[in-house]
Amino acid sequence: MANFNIWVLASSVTLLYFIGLVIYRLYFHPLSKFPGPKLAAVTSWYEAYHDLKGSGGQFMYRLNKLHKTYVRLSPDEIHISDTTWVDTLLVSSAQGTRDKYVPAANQAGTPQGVFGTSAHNTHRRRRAALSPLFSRSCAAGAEGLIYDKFDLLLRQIDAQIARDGYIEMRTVFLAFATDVVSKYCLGRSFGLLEDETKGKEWHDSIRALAKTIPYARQFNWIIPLSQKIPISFMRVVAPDMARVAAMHHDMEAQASQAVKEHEQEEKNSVGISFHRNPTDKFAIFRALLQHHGLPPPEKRFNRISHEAVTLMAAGGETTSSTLMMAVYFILADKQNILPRLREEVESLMSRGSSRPSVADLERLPWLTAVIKETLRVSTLTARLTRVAPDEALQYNDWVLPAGTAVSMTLREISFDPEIFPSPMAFRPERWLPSNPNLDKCNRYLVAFGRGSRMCLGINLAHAELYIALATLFRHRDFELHDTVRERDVDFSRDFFVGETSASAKGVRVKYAKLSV
Ligand code: HEM
Repeated sequence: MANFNIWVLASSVTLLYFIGLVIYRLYFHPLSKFPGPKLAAVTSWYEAYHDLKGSGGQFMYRLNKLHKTYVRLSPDEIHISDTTWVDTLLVSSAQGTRDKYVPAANQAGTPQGVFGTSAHNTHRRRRAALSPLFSRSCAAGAEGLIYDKFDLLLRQIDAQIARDGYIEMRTVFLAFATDVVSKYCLGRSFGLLEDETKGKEWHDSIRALAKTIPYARQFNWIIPLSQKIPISFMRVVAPDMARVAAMHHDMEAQASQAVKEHEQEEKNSVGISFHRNPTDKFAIFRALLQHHGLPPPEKRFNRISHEAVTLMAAGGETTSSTLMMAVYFILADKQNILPRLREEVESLMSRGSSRPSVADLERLPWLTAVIKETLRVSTLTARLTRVAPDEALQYNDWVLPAGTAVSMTLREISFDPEIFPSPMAFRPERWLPSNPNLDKCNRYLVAFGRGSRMCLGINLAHAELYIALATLFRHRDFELHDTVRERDVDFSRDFFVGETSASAKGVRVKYAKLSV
């Protein structure tokens, strides 16, 4: 009888607690006046449902269209769908303090890395230690490396087309971008372009990581837990997660080796020179270990390994999906886009080296327009959620109290018809001086993000995009092979970077005719 009473009491208290919580969230919560679905205001399972369905950031702006430009999409988060407000939310450190919302920071499973760091000041310190390696001059120093990897890329493309008649581009571009970034950061390329099987396996690992992102955003403990379980067991029960865990283990092993070598060098007091040269062995680890602004706990191997995982994932997936889209849109409108592109590149090359510098390539207006338009249409799908911890933000007549989680979706800005008319159309012309709204277009080209968390690898990414797109169509004449825009190109799912439909076969190309 006593037992029964305890259970009744416990159930009643729990029930009352949840009823109280629902009433609080609907009527007394600081965000209770904001519009949005009632269910979203009551429970974060509403948002989780859409995230786990894979529609995430995409869904958020459909919700905005149903309601207003501002909507409460979970008990604690407001989403704003208004392009110009990006200047208020995603600001530089000098303009304001912005923490990354903890569930958003944790989604990649690297809370100790720059992407996964929530607190503004910790992020600033960590980013300052990495930034010198990603300066414009460092990226320019890697141009030879990018051209070398491009030659391997072309060889891989030739080999696969010779064998299968066509090639799927995202996988091979991922191999290219990852080989560049691994050589750039670790001094040792993963060698994916030289080994097709390894390239495919890496592609599967990155797809696995991408697929876990919506889950990791909702359940932050998933990736840390997966790293504690033996890989052999994980391979049986959750092969996708096993691949992600293996990548973490590999980076930890390399970081640990770098720490040992660094300690040895310190002990011998020889050979310690400040490492700012990407492509040096363990460049990224050495730069962090030698950085005076980082306290010792920040230099532990299992902290710096998170930076390496971040860079390998961030540097490969984004660049490869951008290149994949560029190839599709260039070939889909081949007659209009390609002759102009070739003519520009040819005229530059006939005047000088067969490996022109990125600075020279950037001066080509049509190539630049094609790259900017590709960046616009391939903008990532995630919503970016920030918290201004000690500042109330104003949106029209609404005040968002300090500490509120507020998100915006970059892709929505890239497809804003007020700035980019007919946003679904691929029109490089928007980026030419003949467009009277060019300044506005440039201002809201947000593919690399904005503010204090803007892409760290922008200079390296630019170098890869310019070199790959200037050179690819110069050497070969491609056409699309059974590629359908809705199925294979447009992003319909949100795994942070955009993801095509589950039935996608990829952007596939074959030779129109051999021109070499
Ligand atoms: C076309 C290629 C690329 C695109 C479109 C792109 C886009 C972005 C965007 C939108 C963000 C901001 C995310 C946020 O606010 O949470 C970001 C962050 C980041 N990107 Fe990139 N990225 C590209 C290439 C690269 C490359 C090549 C690297 C590295 C080698 C890189 C490293 C990073 C890192 C480390 C961050 C986190 C920065 C921070 O939180 O401070 N990205 N990128």
